Formats: sequence, structure tokens, C-alpha cells
Amino acid sequence: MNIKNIEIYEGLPKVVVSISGTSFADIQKEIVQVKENTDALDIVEIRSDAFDNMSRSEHLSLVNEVCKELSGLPVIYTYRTSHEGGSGSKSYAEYKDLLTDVITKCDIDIIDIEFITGGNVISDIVDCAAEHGKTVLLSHHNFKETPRLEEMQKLLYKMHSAGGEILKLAFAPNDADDVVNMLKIVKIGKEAIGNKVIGISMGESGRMTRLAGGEFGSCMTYGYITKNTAPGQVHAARIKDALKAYEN
Ligand SMILES: O=C1C[C@@](O)(C(=O)O)C[C@@H](O)[C@@H]1O
Repeated sequence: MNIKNIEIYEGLPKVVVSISGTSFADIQKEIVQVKENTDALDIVEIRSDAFDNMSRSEHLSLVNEVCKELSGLPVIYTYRTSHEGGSGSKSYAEYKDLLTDVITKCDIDIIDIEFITGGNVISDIVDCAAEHGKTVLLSHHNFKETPRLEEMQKLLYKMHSAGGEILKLAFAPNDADDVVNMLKIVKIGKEAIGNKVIGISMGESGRMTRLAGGEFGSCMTYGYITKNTAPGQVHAARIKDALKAYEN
């Protein structure tokens, strides 16, 4: 899948950095940082839960401003709810309303939809994204623990059947086995459905999934330029550097 000249499923995993400022001024600064560090990243994620207190029209125009300023880069739109480690507090109905508004009115490329938290509204959002040519990234996070391997496998297949083009699992590991299982589930996913999976073990002990996950089939890895949006993230330039070891 090619988005803005980036082959998402081929070669090294693509480095995603988040824009997570809470104000227009903060986000302007982040845009400058992204522009100055384009060698260290491939994709930008807008973490819109950070500016949840803006009006809808300010929200949509800020998203479009980022898309315009960074028009050469694929843009993922993410509204991360408090159920999955973010600061968003919208109800299911409000979540659906926001995401469908963004899909229909903004120039984003990929929409991150929370598979579990989205509940029964996700199929409507998935259909809306398909209608408007946006790529669906279904995600699920747990900041406390990593489910058993069989559970993760079932979850991944359900996410795939629900219309996820890219599937992301981000779980906190409690021991080294959890990290190994995360790499295993990425490999299982790759064998079953291709390089469409992103597997992240959050926290310091899971860092290797961010650096070496591509060897097992992770198609993207999340890092930071200005400030991290999850535990265990590594600076994007350091990720790019580490990935050189896997270049053919
Ligand atoms: O889902 C993810 C992954 C992430 O939680 C991480 O662990 O790097 C960071 C988030 O910004 C992003 O939406």
C-alpha cells in the first residue's frame, strides 16, 4: 500500500512521530520540528485528544492546517480515549461523530479507530472511512498487562474481519515473556495476513519491539521528536539509526 510515496508494508518499518500539542501555538512549533527532522521520520500522527477542549470547527481546521503544512507526509489521525491511555473523554456517540466529521472534512490519510472502546460504532466509522478513501488502522491498548498469546491472536483476527487494514496492538509487558509474545503475535499476524500488524510492548522493557519489531513483521514503529506519547518511546532519530542495522 502506497501512501504519499511511502510503501507502508515494504522494507524497514515506518517511523511514526506524534504531534500532541494542546494549543495552536504548540502545534506550530511541533510542525517546525517535524520539518527540521524529516530524515528521522516517515509518518506523522495527530493526537487530537490533546486539544479536546477546542470547538469542533477549531479542531477540524487545526487538523487541516497540520495536513497542509506537512502535505508531503502521510498523516494518521488519532483521538485516544482515556480508556486506552489518552486524554479523550468522549462517549461512543461523540467519538463516532468526531471521527466521521474528520474523515469527511479533513485531508488525513489514515484513521486510528479504537477497536474495543469504539464498541458497536466502529463498523459505521470503518464504512465511512472506506467511502472516503481513508485507510483504517484498528488499534487496541492496555497499559496494565499483555493478554495471553491465544487471546491476542483471536483479537487480531477479529480486528482484521472488522475491516482493519492496519492492526495495532500496544500492551504493557509484565515480564520478558510478554515481550516475546508480542513479537510472536506480530510474526503470526504477518504469516496470516501480511505485514499489516504493529506490535508494541510499552515501557522500557518493551523497547526492543520498537527497534527490532520490523524483523518480525511490524510495519510501523512509534517514536518522538518533541515529547513522547507513550512509555518506552525512543527518539525517532535513534530508531532510524538502529534500523540501519537491518538494511539490506
Ligand atoms: O497507539 C499508539 C502507539 C503509542 O501508544 C506507543 O506506544 O507508541 C503512541 C500513541 O501515540 C499511538 O497512538
